[in-house]
Amino acid sequence: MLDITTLMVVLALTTITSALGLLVASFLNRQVVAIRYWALGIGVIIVGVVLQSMRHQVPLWLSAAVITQGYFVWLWGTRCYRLNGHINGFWLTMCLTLLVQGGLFFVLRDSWRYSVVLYSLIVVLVSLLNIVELWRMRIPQRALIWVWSSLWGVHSVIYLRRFLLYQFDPVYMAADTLDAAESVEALNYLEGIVFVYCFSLLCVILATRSLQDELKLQATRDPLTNLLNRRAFEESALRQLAISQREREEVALLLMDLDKFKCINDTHGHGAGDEVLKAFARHLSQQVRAQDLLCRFGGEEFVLLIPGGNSQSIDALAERIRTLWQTQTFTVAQGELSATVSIGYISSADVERQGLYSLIDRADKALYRAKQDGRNCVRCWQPEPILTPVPS
Ligand SMILES: Nc1nc2c(ncn2[C@@H]2O[C@H](COP(=O)(O)OP(=O)(O)OP(=O)(O)O)[C@@H](O)[C@H]2O)c(=O)[nH]1
Repeated sequence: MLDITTLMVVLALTTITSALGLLVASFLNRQVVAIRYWALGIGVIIVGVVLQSMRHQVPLWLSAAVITQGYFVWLWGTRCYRLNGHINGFWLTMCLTLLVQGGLFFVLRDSWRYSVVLYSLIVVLVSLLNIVELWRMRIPQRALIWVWSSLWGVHSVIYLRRFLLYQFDPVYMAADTLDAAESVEALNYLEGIVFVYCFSLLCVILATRSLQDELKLQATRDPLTNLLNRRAFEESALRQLAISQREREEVALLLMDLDKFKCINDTHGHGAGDEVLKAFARHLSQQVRAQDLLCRFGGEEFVLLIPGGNSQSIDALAERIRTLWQTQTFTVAQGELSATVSIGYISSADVERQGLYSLIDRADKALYRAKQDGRNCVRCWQPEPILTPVPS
């Protein structure tokens, strides 16, 4: 078996290489906050391992506190990953955990056995919490969660074994230095080397996955309102129309346009206009069901595709959207502001002959009529009357 000092050096080199890899990855993937904490965690652990390799000069309780602190930084990174961004209170939480666990290591500094027991317990606990965090995320790539769980699971089992040996095995209970318990410690270091490599690889994979999600979101969502953008809407709507056609169900399409929006922009500023657009998107989201397709069609125009339903229920929905919207008020610099919406819709059982663009076109005609009729009203598309020539 390799001696402890050699394994420590290999672990330190592995950790430094992984830290450099993670640093580059965090630089390239700035949107993924978690990877910064994972890289920082590795950095903290490097400091701890270096301190541990200087164990004849530096007290072991200090290096133990630093290494376990690295685990807490990793856990913070995993939480950020689950919550998809920054979480407040990082430095405060880190100071508190360092104070508590560093204090405990200091109190136990004369007992090698109980220091190891505490250290192992912390690693087992943080490993399990890291697993829980990713499972709470419910990401679609289950294989990634399983690999992550297996990695942390093996890590926690190794440290659970260490905890049990120091707790119950007389040989380890009697050990009073790292070198005296070489066999169990060597296994820990060997596993630590593999763990750090796999962990940093997984961090990069998770960051890439997160970035892919972000790109997908950017490609399909309107950044201001977070509703579907026009391209994504058209793709989903064509799919939905094909399903509705097969199931022979009615489909309705509503086109909504905020009234005199230019006036809102001109009077209260573009920022206030943006707030109104966001509020209208929220208002619409509260009125629709999960299967309905809601999109910001452009500027101050929104479209809603509703599979199922009949003309009466669609008319009631459109009226509800209109009347509830006009009661909403916004506080802007110049005082209170409210807005109204005009809605044109078409409800059709004959989806086969009416493709998406024909539905949009007809809803647009109905919307035009709503605007002509004085705005803030709902109009349903009606076929043009067939004009018969007057006999001469
Ligand atoms: N604040 C803001 N304004 C936008 C955005 N997109 C388009 N607009 C503005 O929306 C306004 C639309 O004006 P018009 O097409 O004249 O329509 P309107 O003033 O709502 O009049 P009607 O539709 O006839 O009631 C224009 O001034 C655009 O600059 C946006 O993302 N944010």
